[in-house]
Amino acid sequence: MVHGRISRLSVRDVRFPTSLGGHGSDAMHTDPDYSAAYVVIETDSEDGLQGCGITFTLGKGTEVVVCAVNALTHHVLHKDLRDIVGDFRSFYRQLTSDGQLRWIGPEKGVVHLATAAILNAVWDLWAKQEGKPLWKLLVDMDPRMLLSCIDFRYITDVLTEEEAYEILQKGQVGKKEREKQMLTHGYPAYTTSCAWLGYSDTTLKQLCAAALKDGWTRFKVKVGADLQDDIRRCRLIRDMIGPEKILMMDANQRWDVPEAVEWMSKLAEFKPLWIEEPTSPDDILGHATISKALAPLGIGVATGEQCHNRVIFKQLLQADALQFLQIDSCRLGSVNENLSVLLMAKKFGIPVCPHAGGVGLCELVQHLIIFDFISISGSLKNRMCEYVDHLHEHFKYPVIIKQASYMPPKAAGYSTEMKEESVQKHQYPHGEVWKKLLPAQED
Ligand SMILES: C[C@H](O)[C@@H](O)[C@@H](O)[C@H](O)C(=O)O
Ligand SMILES: [Mg+2]
Repeated sequence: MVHGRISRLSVRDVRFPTSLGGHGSDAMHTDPDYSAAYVVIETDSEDGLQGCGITFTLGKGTEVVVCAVNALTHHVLHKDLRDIVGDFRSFYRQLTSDGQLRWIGPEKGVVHLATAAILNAVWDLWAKQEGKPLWKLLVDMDPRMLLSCIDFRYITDVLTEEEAYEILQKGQVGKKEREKQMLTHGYPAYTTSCAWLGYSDTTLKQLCAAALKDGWTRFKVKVGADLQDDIRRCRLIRDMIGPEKILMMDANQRWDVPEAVEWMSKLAEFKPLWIEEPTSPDDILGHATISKALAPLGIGVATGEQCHNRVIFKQLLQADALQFLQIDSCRLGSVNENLSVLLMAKKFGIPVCPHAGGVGLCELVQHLIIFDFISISGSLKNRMCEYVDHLHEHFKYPVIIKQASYMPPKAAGYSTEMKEESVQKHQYPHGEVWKKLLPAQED
C-alpha cells in the first residue's frame, strides 16, 4: 500500500559531455550535451524508498529547468503520497495550474518539463512502494483508477472519460497473452545511434555494420542540413541495410513547409518510412500539408518529441497531420498526460512510436509503450520504440535489449534511478567530469 508524507525534494543539474563525440547531434542541435534535471523525493516513511524523476534537457537548458523545479516544490512537500495518488488528477492540475507559474506555460516549455521531472519521481515512488515495475503497475491497475490520473480538460471534444473507459475495457481482452508475449519477445525497437549528423561516414559505416551484426532491422538517419550530404549518407546506409530493412529520417524541425516537401521528394528514392519533425513542432496545419504531399511517395510524417502537451497532440490527430505519433516520457506531464495521448492515438488508429533519443528516455518510455501494447493498442503493426545506445551505464536499472527489442524491466519503479556516483561525477559545474573540462572556472 502506498504511504508516507513527502519530506524532501532535491533537484540536481546532471550533464554528460556527449557533444564532444557528436553523439545526439542533428540538424538543429549541433552540440548537444545530454543532460537531466534529476529529482529525488523522500518520505517520512521508514522503508527508506526514494522516488527518482528526470526530465531530459541539453546542457545549459538544465539550469533553467532546475530553477522551475524549485519553484514548483512547495506543491509537493508535506503531501501525503496516498492523497496524491488517490486523486492524481487533482494533483496534476494543481501543479499545472499554479496561478503564477502557469503564466510562463501553461503546460508547455520549461515549467512543463519541470512538472514532468517531479511527477516522474512520484510515479517511480508509487511503483517502488507497490513492488512493481511501472508498466506492470499500470497493467494491473483498475481502469477507473487509471483514468483518475488523467486530466481530461481540453480533450473531451475528442475523448471523453467514458470513451477512454471503453477503450481500456476492450484492452482487458487478451491482456494476459500480450503480457506473456512481451516477457518472452520484448517490444520491437529501432536504432538512431548509428547516424547522428555529426558522425563521419566512416563512423556511420562502422556503427551500421555493428548494428546489423547485432540484429537491428530498423534504422533512423539524421537529415536536413545539406541535401548533398543527406543523399550521400542515405545512399550509404540504404546500401548497407539493403532494400528490405526499415529506414526513417529525422530533420529536427529544420525546414519550411514547401522546403520539407521538396527536400523529401529528393530523398524518396531511399524509401524512408517516415520523415520526423520536418518543420516547426507547433505547425499543426503545416504537418498536415506535408503529410498530404508525401503520402503518394509512401512517406509518413512522425512527430511528438517537442509536442507541448495533449492539446497539440489532439489537434495533430484531428488534422490528419501525422502518421506516427511520438510520445516522450519527459516532455509531456509525466505518465498522467502520456496516458491521455495513448488513448487518443488508439481512438484515431494512429500508431505510437515513442521518442527516446536522450539520456534516460529509453529507460522511461519502454514502460509506457509496453503498457500501451498490453492494455491499449494490442498491436505491434507499424509500431516500434526508439533506442539510442548512450549513457545507460549511469542508471541503476538500465534497459535490456535482446534481438533489437526492449525486454520488460523487472525491477520495481520507473527505471529512473541514476547511480549516485554518476550523478556526483556529472553534476554541473562542480562534478569531477566538468571540473576537468572547465579548468578556468571560478568557484
Ligand atoms: C538532440 C537529440 O539527440 C535529438 O536529435 C534526438 O532526440 C532526436 O530527435 C531523436 O529523435 O532521437
Ligand atoms: Mg527526433
